Amino acid sequence: MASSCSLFHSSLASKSKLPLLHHQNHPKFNRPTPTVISCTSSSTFDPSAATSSSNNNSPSPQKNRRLADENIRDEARRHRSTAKNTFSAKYVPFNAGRDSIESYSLDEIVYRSRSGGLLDVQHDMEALKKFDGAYWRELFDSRVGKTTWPYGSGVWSKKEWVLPEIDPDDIVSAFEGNSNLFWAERFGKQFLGMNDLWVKHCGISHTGSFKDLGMTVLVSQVNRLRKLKRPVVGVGCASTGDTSAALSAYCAAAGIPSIVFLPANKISIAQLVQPIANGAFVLSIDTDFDGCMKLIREVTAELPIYLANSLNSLRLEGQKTAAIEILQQFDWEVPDWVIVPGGNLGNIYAFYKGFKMCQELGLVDRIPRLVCAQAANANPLYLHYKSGWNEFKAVKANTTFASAIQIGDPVSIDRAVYALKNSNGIVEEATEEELMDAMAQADSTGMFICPHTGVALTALIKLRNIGVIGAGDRTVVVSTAHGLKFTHSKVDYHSKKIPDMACGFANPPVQVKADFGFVMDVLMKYLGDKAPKH
Ligand SMILES: Cc1ncc(COP(=O)(O)O)c(C=O)c1O
Ligand SMILES: N[C@@H](CCOP(=O)(O)O)C(=O)O
Repeated sequence: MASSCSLFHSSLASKSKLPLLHHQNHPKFNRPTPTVISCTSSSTFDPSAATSSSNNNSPSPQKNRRLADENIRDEARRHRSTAKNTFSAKYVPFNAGRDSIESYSLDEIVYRSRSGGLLDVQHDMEALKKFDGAYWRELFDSRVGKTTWPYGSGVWSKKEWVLPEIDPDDIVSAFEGNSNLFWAERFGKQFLGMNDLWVKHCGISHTGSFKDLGMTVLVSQVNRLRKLKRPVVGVGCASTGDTSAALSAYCAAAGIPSIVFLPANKISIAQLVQPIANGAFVLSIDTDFDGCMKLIREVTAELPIYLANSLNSLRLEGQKTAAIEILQQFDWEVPDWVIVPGGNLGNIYAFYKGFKMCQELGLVDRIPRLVCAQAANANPLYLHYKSGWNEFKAVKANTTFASAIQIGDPVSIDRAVYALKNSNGIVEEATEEELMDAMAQADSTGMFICPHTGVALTALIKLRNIGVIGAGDRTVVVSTAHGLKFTHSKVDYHSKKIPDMACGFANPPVQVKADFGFVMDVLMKYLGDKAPKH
């Protein structure tokens, strides 16, 4: 059996024509061929460990089968290099000028800058730039879909770009990420005349939404903080359903108390039952999401409860890996458009950040144009965009079938505006009828998407119809949650039970007597209608 080290070594070195994937032998260090590659027998290469002299791990020619009493975490620990990690990250004020010197360790509990603005996680780009784009592409590609702790996760396969300093022992992961990039062949062809349309199914994941990507990072850091004896008794969030599901699952996996604030009667039953089942302390509060968000911010300022909403920039470090993954899935070719449904607006920035890091570190030479799609009933970003980015005004969000984005006062508004301005981006909106029709149309071609993805598809339909998105443009629609969380809205639609909505693509079941003749009659009629007309 070949060792993973030798596989990695031979395939990567030959493909890239790099001398070797090794700090000191990297072209930038102008060193000749090395003698040792410092990866270990069963894990993928750990670049932070890549120093020939300081690493005592000798490469094994054979992949060692894990010992019977060892789990994958122990195994990773056994193989870990003793070399010093060379990558780092810290909090800085979001979009701070070059002169700003304000920064915080990621081990501090801080969500806002001194002036009250947002924070961002800033990586030591100079350290990352010591490796070229080919290096990072090949490293990330070598880790896809493995069970190696923690790199088998789509998020932790990019660990050096996410939380470079965390000990893998502290990581809480469900091997999230690596989600399907679905070729929407029939939907693209039938409804849009497109042949290069893709749906990134971030909702086909551990708790059924993209929130897992950010939550593995946040809960891992909390795990570390608790080991460092920082005052974190529990972790809390306000939620429209998905954040609370992810938070409670990851906390339950790590044995950390979670506290969730939910707007009463405004989230789906499937979402409500997730934190309940995972043992979270659930408060159902008689307000909307924005009201819950305000309360959790006040509470986390008073109590040792760590804030898990995307106001906390750690979350976005995980979410940005979906963008990197899209590039990876296209073999590092950049799509023309990426369309993301927006609510609290952390995710649109996370996508921007993921794409931008890939450009800055030489993995790709450009970034896609971003589109943020909002429900017309909760559209503060859309109104802001339409006003020419004049003064932002929060709105009172009205009820929408896209209930997870029923948000009127998004905490990441500044991040979203930055992402859109710097990606030549566009904001679109979808009415209730448009988003439900788009969802039903997509489902009729074999998908089973959530209403938020219906919002994103509506944006695509609109931009395609006016020719902004071309027939041949490679376009990715980000599907943010699993359709099974939102079956009630699909049932209402297909039963044509929604007031003032034509439900034009409804497919209600036919009631028929348990009688062969009746069954035959309805089937004959159905087949007659379906027969090709000559
Ligand atoms: C399913 C779903 N889609 C989209 C969003 C929007 O993401 P963001 O809040 O990062 O804009 C959310 C949460 O807000 C969500 O739960
Ligand atoms: N849709 C979200 C709303 C909160 O967003 P967050 O990313 O700031 O946590 C949810 O599912 O709760």
